[in-house]
Amino acid sequence: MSEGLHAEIELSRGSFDLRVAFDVEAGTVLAVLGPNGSGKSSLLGCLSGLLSPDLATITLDGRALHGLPPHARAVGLLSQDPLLFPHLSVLDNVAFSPRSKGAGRARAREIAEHWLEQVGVAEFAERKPAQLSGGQAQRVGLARALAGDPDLLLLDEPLAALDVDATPAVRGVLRRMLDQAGTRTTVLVTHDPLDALTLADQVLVLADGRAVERGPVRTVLAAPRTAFTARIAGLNLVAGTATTDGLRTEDGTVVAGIPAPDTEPGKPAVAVFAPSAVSVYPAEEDHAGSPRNTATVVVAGLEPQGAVIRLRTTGQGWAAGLSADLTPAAVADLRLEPGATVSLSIKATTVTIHPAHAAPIGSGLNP
Ligand SMILES: Nc1ncnc2c1ncn2[C@@H]1O[C@H](COP(=O)(O)OP(=O)(O)OP(=O)(O)O)[C@@H](O)[C@H]1O
Repeated sequence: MSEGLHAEIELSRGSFDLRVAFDVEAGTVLAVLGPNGSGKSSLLGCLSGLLSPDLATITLDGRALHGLPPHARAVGLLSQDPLLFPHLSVLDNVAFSPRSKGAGRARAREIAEHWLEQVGVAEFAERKPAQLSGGQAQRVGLARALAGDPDLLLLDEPLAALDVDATPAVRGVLRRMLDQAGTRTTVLVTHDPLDALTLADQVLVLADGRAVERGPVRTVLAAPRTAFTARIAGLNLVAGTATTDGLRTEDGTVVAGIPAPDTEPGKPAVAVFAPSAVSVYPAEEDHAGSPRNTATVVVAGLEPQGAVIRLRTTGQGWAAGLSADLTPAAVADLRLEPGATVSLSIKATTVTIHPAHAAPIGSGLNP
């Protein structure tokens, strides 16, 4: 295809070799997940031009990037550490991007002010980077990456170095920027399935330098085909529309949960909870108590997962396809076996509601 990113890359680094081929449709976000050392940073390095692959065909909207030096690629990069120039003000750090693309001083400052406003740190324009918190610095780094008006945005673990309090707000800013991307294509490297879920349309899972899974994020994470994906994606995900205190599923059920700060009622959202948060009861048992979500489901299968047994559900409605972790004793007590009907109960306080990235219609990853 000519629009968006097309990449075929082969790179050897000592005994490690990376061999991947993928497409990202214009205007969409591809998350790259994978264990340590699987080649995620190497892949980004090849796209940005900081690494020279042995063989590569990389095109962006039909334009060949391979062979071009980093500055000629129209690529914006944001890493864990925003690498701001310590001696320049925040404004000048951001203005640096349009300046280096040839904009005059006044125009570059205007562009920088616009992007600082967009990411919510306009008030810090005159500060030096040392006077910013981690979350503020990362917003400035994002403003700098966007101020260069890149055709391709590369995000390398952009939230990994932030403390847990700063992460949701910066994730919210990132999501807003990605939703407004227009035709700009983004590749996001992350360890966190929640980032993939809330920020990306498609996911590519790398292992040992090879793509082992790819497809729409929710499809891949909900039905992982490799042990790595199963481990990182061992979360239950229910898609729907955010409400003030939960999420309404397609069939109209309200799943009660705690909305993340950037969740907006009426917008696409996803309810996330761990299999350990799901209690399983005999179908006829009543289990009233603190606010809970309940559903009747059929047991699809039972698999050992370390010290616990993971039950997967099937049936009708929003609770089909969920996972619940039980002790082997509980499985025996409840006489659970595939085909049995059981009740599930999930405490509302164990469910978090996150905004979902609104996938553009027809955003597919070519095989
Ligand atoms: N400069 C280098 N020279 C030789 N080998 C390297 C170099 N940098 C990385 N490697 C090797 O390349 C492989 C892939 O590393 P890479 O950093 O791309 O993985 P990653 O998936 O980004 O890992 P992490 O999640 O730990 O950041 C690893 O086996 C690593 O040891």
